[in-house]
Amino acid sequence: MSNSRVTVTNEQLRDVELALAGAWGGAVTLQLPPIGGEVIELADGEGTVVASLHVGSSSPVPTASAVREVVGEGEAPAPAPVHAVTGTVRPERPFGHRDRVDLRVTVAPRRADAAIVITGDVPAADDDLWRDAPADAVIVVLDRGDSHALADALGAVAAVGRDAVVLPAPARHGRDEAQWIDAVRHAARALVASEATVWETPLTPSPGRVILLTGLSGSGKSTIAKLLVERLADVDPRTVSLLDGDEVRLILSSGLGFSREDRIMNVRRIGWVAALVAKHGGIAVCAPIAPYAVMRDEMRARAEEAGRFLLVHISTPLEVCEQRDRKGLYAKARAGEVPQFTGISDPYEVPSDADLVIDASVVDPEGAVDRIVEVLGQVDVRADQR
Ligand SMILES: Nc1ncnc2c1ncn2[C@@H]1O[C@H](COP(=O)(O)OS(=O)(=O)O)[C@@H](OP(=O)(O)O)[C@H]1O
Ligand SMILES: Nc1ncnc2c1ncn2[C@@H]1O[C@H](COP(=O)(O)OP(=O)(O)O)[C@@H](O)[C@H]1O
Repeated sequence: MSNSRVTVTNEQLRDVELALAGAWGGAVTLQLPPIGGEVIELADGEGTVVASLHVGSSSPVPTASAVREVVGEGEAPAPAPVHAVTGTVRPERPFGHRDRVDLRVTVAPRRADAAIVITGDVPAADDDLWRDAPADAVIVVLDRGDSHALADALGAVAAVGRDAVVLPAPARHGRDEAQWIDAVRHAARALVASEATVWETPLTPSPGRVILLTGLSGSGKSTIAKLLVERLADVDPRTVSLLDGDEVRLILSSGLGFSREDRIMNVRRIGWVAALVAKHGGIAVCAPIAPYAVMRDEMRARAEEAGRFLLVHISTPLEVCEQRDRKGLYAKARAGEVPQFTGISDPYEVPSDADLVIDASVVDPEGAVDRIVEVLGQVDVRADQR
């Protein structure tokens, strides 16, 4: 029997790594597509099979709909069904590069009598927390896949004159806050010390942002996106990059058409680049139609690994877009000359999870940019207070 194979996220890989090192009795629960089979090969993002999962149980996970209504004909792709699969893991090959392998407890195990796990920022040397910390406790910092943040944390521990070890951060996805803290404590006790104290410190959020302007052709996405980029360059210290639908299709997505698969690939590429921009602390403004909820969900998931995601629905009604018909494409679509045209012969799924909805038939471009900048400011304030 041939094994099934899935590519797991970096976050899931950290859970696998913890289990392989001996946490949770060597078992993990992963949310995976329902592929079946008793043994599932787990591949990293580069396609290397790093572990196999010996399935013990599997049950479907309900998915929420992010669609309010559908404009236009045709069927959009349904979200991929997901199963929570639990089983034991076996190593197949060493994991790829890991930061500070010498300090990583899953690679270079070291047991101490006591450990202090710091979940967020490492407190400054003069913080009261350090005064009461047992002198022999080893300090555990979490690796969330951000090399800079890890280097900063290790530097801060060294500045206090303490020994540090690195524990992969358990996955957040699929766990609430209490479950996540439990997972952190469990992993530290299994892999570092039987006495593990957890310091729940606030975490300086990544400043990166991905802003997706989604809406019908002619709704005003490009006009608003260009103005937004100009405005942000004036008022925001972060770098701003524009990934506009038309321009992207000329280069990044050249050769792709407008079938479901091609649109999904187009928006996937945009989301990938945007997440990279956000990972390095910048703002990415994206303006594709992005008509299906599944592609927006995927972009959100990628963006939120790197920073925050802002979904702006430019909700200009179809009648207005069609009246504008800047490129004459609506007329051609009505005449059947352009197949699968969004809003006419291909669906636009109206988002139910937008942070902001702007009808550009009643709000002028400057007013739209005012609203987006305002909401972005609120997001930044909320993130700073976390
Ligand atoms: N069949 C069909 N459906 C929709 N749009 C079409 C189609 N064929 C060509 N065009 C032109 O391509 C632009 C949309 O490309 P996007 O990359 O934004 O679309 S998608 O997100 O991949 O669905 C869109 O440009 P905008 O008007 O800037 O949105 C259209 O002018
Ligand atoms: N309030 C508005 N916001 C954005 N565009 C507007 C607005 N009012 C009129 N327009 C016009 O509508 C058209 C929108 O085109 P565009 O920005 O290319 O949309 P999209 O990128 O969504 O296809 C432009 O010709 C623009 O000048």
